[in-house]
Amino acid sequence: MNLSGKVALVTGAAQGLGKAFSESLLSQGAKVCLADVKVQQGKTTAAEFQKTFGNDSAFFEKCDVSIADDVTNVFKKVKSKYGQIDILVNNAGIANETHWRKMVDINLVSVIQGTQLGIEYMSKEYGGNGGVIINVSSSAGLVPVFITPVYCAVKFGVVGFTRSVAVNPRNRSTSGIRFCCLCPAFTDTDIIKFKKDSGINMKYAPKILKSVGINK
Ligand SMILES: NC(=O)C1=CN([C@@H]2O[C@H](COP(=O)(O)OP(=O)(O)OC[C@H]3O[C@@H](n4cnc5c(N)ncnc54)[C@H](O)[C@@H]3O)[C@@H](O)[C@H]2O)C=CC1
Ligand SMILES: CCCCCC(=O)CC\C=C/C=C/C=C/[C@@H](O)[C@@H](O)CCCC(=O)O
Repeated sequence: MNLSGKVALVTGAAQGLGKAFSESLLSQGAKVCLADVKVQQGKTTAAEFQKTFGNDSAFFEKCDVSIADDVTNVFKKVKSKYGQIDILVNNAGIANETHWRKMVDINLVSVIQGTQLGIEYMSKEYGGNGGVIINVSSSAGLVPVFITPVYCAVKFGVVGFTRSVAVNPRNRSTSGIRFCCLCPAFTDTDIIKFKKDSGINMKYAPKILKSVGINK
């Protein structure tokens, strides 16, 4: 696919799936804003991409998606630097059942805010070019996972929210935006390292991972 002339905003882009999505977009010609709360990792990733794809191809912006003003600011920054937004990937996420309110904010509330801002910036109705908004849920947004009930709940929420926005007749007819929800299965990134304070039952987590071929 040729994405030259297109501009993407990817949250949680410093590492893992967000980094991989960004690299794929860049390799197809898009410019990408890498938004993440991890400053050092984000800067390192941006420098790596600038070296490969050109200095103006990517930039890092610090953004904690659980802080509403940070999310608003990152949209403004992308618009002022690249002039438009065509592709939005609401990807940032954590798996932590202990700090579950924070997880709800990061994994669900920020996806809702990001999608609403995406519509504001991208909809043809408001002077944008249309495009695509991709919300990253999980296979755990489709099936129950007893070791992570809150993670499961928010990922089900991302599926329900995205599907509802996508079938809104107004969005379908006039926005020019496609709304997609990704539900990846286990992928070997930091999120499945299950830190000690994550509240995820370590007795079962490795067994579930092993059952899908990941040996941790
Ligand atoms: N790895 C897996 O097995 C699967 C992951 N997912 C989802 O994919 C998305 C990406 O996760 P991974 O790349 O796997 O994990 P990861 O832990 O490698 O990456 C998550 C990224 O999100 C960032 N992030 C966390 N909190 C943030 C915040 N408050 N503000 C901004 N950025 C923040 C992190 O700094 C990190 O760069 C998440 O939404 C996750 O739930 C979905 C299904 C499977
Ligand atoms: C568990 C949360 C980790 C965060 C990363 C993810 O989003 C990955 C979750 C993706 C899919 C999870 C599926 C879990 C299924 C289990 O409940 C269980 O059904 C798997 C057991 C398989 C078996 O017994 O053979």
